[in-house]
Amino acid sequence: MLSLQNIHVGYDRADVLNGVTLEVPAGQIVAVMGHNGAGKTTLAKTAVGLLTPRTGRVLLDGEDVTKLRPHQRVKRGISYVPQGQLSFPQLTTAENLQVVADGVRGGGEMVALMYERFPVLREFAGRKAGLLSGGQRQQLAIARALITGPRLLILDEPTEGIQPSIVAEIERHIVSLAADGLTVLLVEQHVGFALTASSQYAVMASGRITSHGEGGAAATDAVRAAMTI
Ligand SMILES: Nc1ncnc2c1ncn2[C@@H]1O[C@H](COP(=O)(O)OP(=O)(O)OP(=O)(O)O)[C@@H](O)[C@H]1O
Repeated sequence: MLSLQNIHVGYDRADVLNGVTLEVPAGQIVAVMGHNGAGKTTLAKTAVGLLTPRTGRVLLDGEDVTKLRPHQRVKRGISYVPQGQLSFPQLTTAENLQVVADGVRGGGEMVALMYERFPVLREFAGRKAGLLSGGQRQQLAIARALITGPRLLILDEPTEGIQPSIVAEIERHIVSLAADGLTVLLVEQHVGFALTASSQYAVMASGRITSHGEGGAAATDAVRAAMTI
């Protein structure tokens, strides 16, 4: 579904990604791991269209979307949950969902679906997002991204700052979304979580993919070894 081909991209003169190629097949969860500064977020931003590669191509279902702006990619079915459980802290959970739903055809129905999928959001619908726990705010951020009806969801470190007991809950949601047909690109530092959830993985270091293979717990040793290099 998503194909990143030989991507070279950076923020100023120097490239941060140095020839990254990654395939995200339809219906799968692909985890991209690596230490701080490896280039994971840069990869996600390039997939979403927040960064335009100096060379290389981004394909979505075979269509070259390299030059398309983020809102054009959203229309083609990509949605992005940036790092940090972003939402409007002064608005309630319900208002945060409604703000997105207002701009989407059938948005009201989507909000109802989100309350079904994430019961905690219904429970705290009237609470300001700034007062939610990290795990609740992450579910809100994912729900906001889902309201646009994406086919491909890109998640940047959904477990960051979330207590370990809640990580499994986030993982269940992601796996359940994929079981319902969503394709997921999961950027993650939490190796255990990323591998359990994913069908394929890639490890990045210094702007390159240094290791890749099938996901699942069996890949843990290979990933940990790749991450020590
Ligand atoms: N806005 C920016 N301007 C300039 N350089 C940046 C910018 N954002 C990131 N970088 C640099 O690009 C490199 C890769 O950063 P990136 O955020 O993609 O890594 P990451 O693997 O996502 O790390 P983390 O896990 O800490 O988020 C780093 O050296 C970082 O300093």
